Amino acid sequence: MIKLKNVHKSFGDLEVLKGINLTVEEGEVVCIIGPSGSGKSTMLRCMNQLETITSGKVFIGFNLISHMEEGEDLLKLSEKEASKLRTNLGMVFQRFNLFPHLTVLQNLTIAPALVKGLSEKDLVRKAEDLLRSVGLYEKKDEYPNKLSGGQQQRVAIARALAMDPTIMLFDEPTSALDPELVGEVLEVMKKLAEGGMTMVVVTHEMGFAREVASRVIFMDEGQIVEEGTPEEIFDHPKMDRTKAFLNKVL
Ligand SMILES: Nc1ncnc2c1ncn2[C@@H]1O[C@H](COP(=O)(O)OP(=O)(O)OP(=O)(O)O)[C@@H](O)[C@H]1O
Repeated sequence: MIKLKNVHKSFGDLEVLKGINLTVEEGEVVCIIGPSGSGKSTMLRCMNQLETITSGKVFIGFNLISHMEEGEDLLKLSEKEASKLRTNLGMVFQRFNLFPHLTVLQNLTIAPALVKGLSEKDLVRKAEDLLRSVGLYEKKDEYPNKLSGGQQQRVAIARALAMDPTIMLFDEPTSALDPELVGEVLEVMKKLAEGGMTMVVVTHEMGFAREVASRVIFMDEGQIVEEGTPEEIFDHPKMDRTKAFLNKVL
């Protein structure tokens, strides 16, 4: 569903991704771990074209664009097709970036209202259902600044889900939160994973990766050093670099 083939990315002279090969299949929950600056966020951002890759290929959801098959890549899509693909990738950032002048409910309805052509009633019903699923229905008429960071991040997840994405990308979604608010956001993500959502999660939360990931990727210095099941990576890492990292963080 997502495939990166020999992806390189440089910022000026700095080569941040050095030949990434990665396939994420439908229904997988892939957690990406690794030291600060190893290129995790950049790799995620290359998946949805927030960054333009320097070389290599990125394939997303072959089934979404009928003529898109292996051998073609995102750069060959028309703007309309690229935009369709992007709406199929929900993204949740470290900072929640909710619209401050809109209520919680309006934050969820505004983007689908612009692109999906649903009736007002259906938009609201759907947004309310999503807010219930993240435990925030009672906050629907509040403005974001009245919510805690954890609540705002749960709204941001619901907002991404309102676009009916087939894949959700999370870029360190809990690292800007006070420690006591981390659990409630991880709980929402866990529920999403259990519901079968395809997810790619850049995270420093090793407990989450161990419990929820179907596959863990360890990155260091712009390369995938090792990947495997949570048990393989956390209990029986093979590579010295993985061992050294885990010794530091666990
Ligand atoms: N827009 C940019 N311009 C220049 N350099 C960048 C840019 N974005 C990232 N970098 C550099 O690329 C490297 C990798 O950054 P990236 O954010 O992908 O790492 P990361 O593994 O996600 O780190 P962290 O865990 O600290 O978020 C870093 O050295 C960073 O300074």
